[in-house]
Amino acid sequence: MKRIQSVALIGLGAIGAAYGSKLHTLLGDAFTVIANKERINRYTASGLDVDGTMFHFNYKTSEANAEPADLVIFAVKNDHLEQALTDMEHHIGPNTIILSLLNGISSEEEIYNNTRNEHILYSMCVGIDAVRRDNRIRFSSIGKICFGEKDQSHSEDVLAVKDLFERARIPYEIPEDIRHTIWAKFMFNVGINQISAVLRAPYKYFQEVPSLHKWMEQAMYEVVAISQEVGVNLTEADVHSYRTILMKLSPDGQTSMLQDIVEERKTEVEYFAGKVCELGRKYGIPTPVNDQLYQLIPIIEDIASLK
Ligand SMILES: NC(=O)C1=CN([C@@H]2O[C@H](COP(=O)(O)OP(=O)(O)OC[C@H]3O[C@@H](n4cnc5c(N)ncnc54)[C@H](OP(=O)(O)O)[C@@H]3O)[C@@H](O)[C@H]2O)C=CC1
Ligand SMILES: CC(C)(CO)C(=O)C(=O)O
Repeated sequence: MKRIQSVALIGLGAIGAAYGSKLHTLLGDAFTVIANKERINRYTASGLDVDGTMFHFNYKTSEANAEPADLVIFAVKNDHLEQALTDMEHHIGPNTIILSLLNGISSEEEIYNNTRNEHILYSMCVGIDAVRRDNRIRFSSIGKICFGEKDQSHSEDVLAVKDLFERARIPYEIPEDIRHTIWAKFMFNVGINQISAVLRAPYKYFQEVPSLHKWMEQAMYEVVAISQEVGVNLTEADVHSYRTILMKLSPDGQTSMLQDIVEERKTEVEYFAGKVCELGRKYGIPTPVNDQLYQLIPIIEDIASLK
């Protein structure tokens, strides 16, 4: 069996730092964070406080003439993926396994189109409610990373990542149909991330206010309808399964999109409502809730950029 000895990660934010801290504990300096000089200076000056423990990772710039890593992990926001791919060029070799922890349904394809690497596994993380403020990362649950091959095989790459996650004590799942799993998560993000961003609502309001919960599920059902057309076939059961996940998230926690709004960063709306509206038009499926969200969230971003 392939044994993963070195991992390079790009995107030391809420998600990257949460899972990166586990990989650093296992691998030490064989776990590398790739970043430009400005970011490295920032990380080196203050360290990363992950759940109360201070971490100093092994940092490398993208210019470094590095040996390709056994595993590369992308944990940036969707808008930063293109730059991250350029920065990771030297770290990806013909045998490097790639995982993308980005939300949405497009990052694996974007990575494949850029790298032509045949070792990309499909993946996402769920149940983690990570919040980043400056150099502090907090989460009530680390959730789990779901991953697998598109053809559902338990390939050598899948088994190598499974072995790594067991050694690093990273909770994981290898679902039967990873495409279905990724779409179900997309469905949840389309509902909760976007509506939390519009209302600046932490998880507790979704847990406690039935009318808000209903609006979230209306946005999610538009993804269910589209999924029937593309052959993913999400159902009401998938919508309901996310109720359990929602109830376990920290009441005061914020979705990654709400964190972007609070910090006045660009959001991932293009990859959520933008994608839903695009596919809705393509398949002739009405998407009224996402049409509104796709107008509202960019307006919120525009207003923030005036300050
Ligand atoms: N937060 C959560 O609970 C969850 C988030 N997700 C998804 O995971 C992905 C990441 O989200 P999250 O961790 O919250 O986002 P963050 O904004 O917290 O982290 C992204 C990090 O990437 C860094 N970055 C961007 N471009 C580069 C680059 N070229 N080189 C090095 N570093 C770079 C950013 O640095 P800088 O700040 O300096 O620009 C930032 O630290 C998103 O797709 C999100 O939807 C999925 C599940 C849960
Ligand atoms: C809603 C949540 C926390 C689910 O894991 C998420 O994916 C995000 O904040 O982007």
